Amino acid sequence: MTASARTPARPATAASAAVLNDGLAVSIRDLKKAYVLAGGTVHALRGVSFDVPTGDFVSIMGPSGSGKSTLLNLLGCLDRPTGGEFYLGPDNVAQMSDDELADVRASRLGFVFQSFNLLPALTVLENIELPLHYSGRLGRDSRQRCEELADKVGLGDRLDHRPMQLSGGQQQRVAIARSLVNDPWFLLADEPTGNLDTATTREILDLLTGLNEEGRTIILVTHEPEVADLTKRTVVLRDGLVVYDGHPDGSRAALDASRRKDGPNGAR
Ligand SMILES: Nc1ncnc2c1ncn2[C@@H]1O[C@H](COP(=O)(O)OP(=O)(O)OP(=O)(O)O)[C@@H](O)[C@H]1O
Repeated sequence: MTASARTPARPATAASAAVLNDGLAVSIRDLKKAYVLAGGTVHALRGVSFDVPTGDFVSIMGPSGSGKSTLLNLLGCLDRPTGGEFYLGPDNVAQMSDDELADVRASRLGFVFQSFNLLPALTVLENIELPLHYSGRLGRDSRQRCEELADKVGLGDRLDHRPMQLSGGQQQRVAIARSLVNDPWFLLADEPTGNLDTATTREILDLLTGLNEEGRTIILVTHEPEVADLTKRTVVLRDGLVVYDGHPDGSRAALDASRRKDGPNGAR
């Protein structure tokens, strides 16, 4: 049974019909996340709303503590919101069980991390193949698909290498190929160039831009305006709220205002 079959249907309103029909990869409304601690409650997200149309390339920015990782964890179905709605295509993620969330993570989302997160004992090909094991989709044509993906990211001649035998940029290429193997609904990238030098950063961004041009939906978190500039749209968070959502060019003013409010380090 698919997650969508198990998830209670969205109420049949005109707005929901539009969401289902308008090709949105993600739709979030008034999304909230509060962490309850012994000393009090931290309101990390205080009502975040935005849509991500299929094919969009969105960067999420904001000062330290503004809620970026919290939002990424929710978008990645690694955690559940404490309020609001989160639709992934037609499915209300906020109402899914742990098993359903795991299904969604394994089969519908592609993850790219700052630290690559490859398994050191596995080869390039085996690392790319890994999500197919988790999603139960390993089949007769899997090897060919993984080889094609390795080729696509420029590592067709490194299939039997292990991560330690690759440069940082090459490792991130493997991670990007791995993120694509299940043909996910969208890619979530957490500071994907944070561990790379300038030239390699550019190569990885070119790769991501190329994937977006082919129609891949990408959402990435970054601290670097130069990275955000290559995306189509920037969402700036501050204090758990969206303070800017538009062309990356316009995000600088919102970020500067956040920094002024939050002090020299942007820390809260
Ligand atoms: N697991 C948690 N338990 C309690 N509070 C948390 C937890 N995770 C995050 N927070 C708090 O929620 C707020 C938002 O944190 P978050 O990590 O989402 O911000 P961020 O924008 O990703 O910051 P950074 O850029 O420093 O990584 C912060 O006040 C943080 O201390």
